[in-house]
Amino acid sequence: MAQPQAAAPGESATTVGAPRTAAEARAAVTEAAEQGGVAGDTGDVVIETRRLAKQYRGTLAVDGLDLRVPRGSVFGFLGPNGSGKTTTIRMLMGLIQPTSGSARVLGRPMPNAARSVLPRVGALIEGPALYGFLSGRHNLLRFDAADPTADPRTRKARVGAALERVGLAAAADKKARAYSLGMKQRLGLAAALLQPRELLVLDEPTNGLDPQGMREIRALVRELAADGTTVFLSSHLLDEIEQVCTHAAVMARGRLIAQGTVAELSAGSRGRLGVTTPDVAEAARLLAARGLTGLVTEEQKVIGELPAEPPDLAELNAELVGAGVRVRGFGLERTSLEDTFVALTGEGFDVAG
Ligand SMILES: Nc1ncnc2c1ncn2[C@@H]1O[C@H](COP(=O)(O)OP(=O)(O)OP(=O)(O)O)[C@@H](O)[C@H]1O
Repeated sequence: MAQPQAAAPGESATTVGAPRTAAEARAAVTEAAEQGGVAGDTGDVVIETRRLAKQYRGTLAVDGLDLRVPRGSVFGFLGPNGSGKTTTIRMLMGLIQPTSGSARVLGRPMPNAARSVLPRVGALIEGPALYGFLSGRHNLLRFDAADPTADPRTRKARVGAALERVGLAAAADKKARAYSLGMKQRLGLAAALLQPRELLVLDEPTNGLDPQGMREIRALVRELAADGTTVFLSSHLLDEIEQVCTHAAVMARGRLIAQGTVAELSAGSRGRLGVTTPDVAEAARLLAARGLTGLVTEEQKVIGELPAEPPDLAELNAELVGAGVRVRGFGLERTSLEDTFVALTGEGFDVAG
């Protein structure tokens, strides 16, 4: 987890990136034109990369990435394990040097501007680094004390507010080692939220959590986004991206294969409906009559692609039952984003990861 970092001398977190003189402003505009329209703080793109690449010995982990993350989005960085997500995030946060290409975060080049950019970014990468023997509250007090820009007089209040924010106020005085994985993740998020942030970068924030823990983190991400924070989150879970994100980029084997709004990415593929029943023939007949295509009939199941204007699924289910079909299971087999992924890569998506 990236800890709060000091702003460069003479720069405060709020003024970083803003041109101070007319000459600087002109330079910023020229630079922005060269960089595709990202002008310091005023840009509507918070992360932009140009042919970003990272080569490890023998492995091209990230291969020519052109990423654009709009301000105010909840941006899902989607890809199977090993597709290059963590490597990209580490380059964006200035933790490792790219082999080639460039990255700008909040309008500033990384890793060169890391000292001025990172205080404006909250990051949770590869799980929070916590002291198990300290309480949640004392962990946060330590994080806050490590930030030279944080006023010690308001520390307690800041920590209290962050604990409240992530729903850990009641458990604040328990030792962190007694926390569930979900609570640890929330404590990590609280640490990232000690200061107001323009951008939150979360690497697989729900990894390893049980369904309840996942729901809590997703709800928190939605709340933060509703407050205007841009959230960039990586995940190998398609349904997570569909549930939480407004935008997404899809990675496969180090390459970006698509990016855009989730609606755009899902368009053109409509998802598949599966009906589990012993009455497959009758079910298939009725589903065909309701516009489903590509029907595949198994011993106890019928699967078909929904039409562009899908019928109301509850009504369709009632209709099947009304026609005497013994429906034992009814639901979407895979998400439309998954269909898109399969269409783009010709590969299945390992949702279990
Ligand atoms: N430090 C490293 N040295 C050598 N190879 C690495 C290193 N870090 C990552 N890789 C390789 O780069 C590729 C991309 O890994 P990366 O961790 O970025 O993927 P990921 O999409 O984040 O997957 P995961 O969710 O499993 O972390 C993989 O083949 C991985 O083995």
